[in-house]
Amino acid sequence: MAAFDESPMVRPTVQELAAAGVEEPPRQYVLPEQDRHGDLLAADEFPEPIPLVDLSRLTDADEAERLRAALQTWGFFLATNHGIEESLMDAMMSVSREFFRQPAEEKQKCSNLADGNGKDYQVEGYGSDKVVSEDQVLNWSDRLQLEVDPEDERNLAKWRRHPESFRVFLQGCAQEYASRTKKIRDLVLRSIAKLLEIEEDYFVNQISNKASGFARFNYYPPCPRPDLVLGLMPHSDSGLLTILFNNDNVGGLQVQRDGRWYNIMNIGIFTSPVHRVVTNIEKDRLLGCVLRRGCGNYARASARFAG
Ligand SMILES: O=C(O)CCC(=O)C(=O)O
Ligand SMILES: [Fe+2]
Repeated sequence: MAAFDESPMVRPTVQELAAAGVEEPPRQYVLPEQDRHGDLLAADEFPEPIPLVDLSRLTDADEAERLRAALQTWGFFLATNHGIEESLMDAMMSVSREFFRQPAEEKQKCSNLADGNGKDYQVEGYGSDKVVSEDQVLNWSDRLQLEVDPEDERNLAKWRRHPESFRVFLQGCAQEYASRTKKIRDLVLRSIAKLLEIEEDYFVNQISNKASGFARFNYYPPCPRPDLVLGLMPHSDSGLLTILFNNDNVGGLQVQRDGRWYNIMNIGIFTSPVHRVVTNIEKDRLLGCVLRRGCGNYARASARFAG
């Protein structure tokens, strides 16, 4: 498998590594021992019931208090009555699965590396995180990310290269997703403003009408050594909030609190917590989420200023 260890810029996707049956992850994926803190897989079970918030009752003071408690302790909650039908979530997961099932050459048509050598990384498209240094430890996952908001800036050229089902889904349902997740964003922000006893629209009014929303699909192939790698390195999402959708019930997501890692289920709304994803020896895992920002797409904005 020496070929997999060559140039850090032109490397196979994680899905290709897994399909080739590597027995050991290439060195770029292996976390230094000190970052494994003993045992990556030894997270604690969640120490209390997962915070649940009924979005349809957020105007009630007791439900708003549950939101406050969830955000002050964990920085995330599981949303019930969120207004996004199961069928819409299922459709999103099945078309994204279809995307990842395509041959590598097809997926590469939507690469997030426009020039193919890693220099021109774009936030939209298929690939992995931007590689900024030779020592960067890589995630054991591949990603497809598309901007769904603002609507008039959707990159239709990129969508056109997707499989028919994905394109039809995105064209047909992207609007639905965009508007539902925007409603959730505004509802939560209004509720937080009320909890803080400031004007209800204080936060909502500061959101640009060019605020971006990204649909992200992370694919975590099975990994031969889940004790050595992470599906996603510890991070805190930028932006206002992230809405995660269900993923075939394969665990892996963990959230940190007071220096300890806790396993959590996969549906939820994240505002600020540090989280990571561990991998699994047997099963692959697919995760869909929508990331909502308060302002425009930085990359697009800087490209515009530059150009
Ligand atoms: O895969 C997951 O459960 C979390 C994904 C995530 O944290 C992200 O894409 O920022
Ligand atoms: Fe995240």
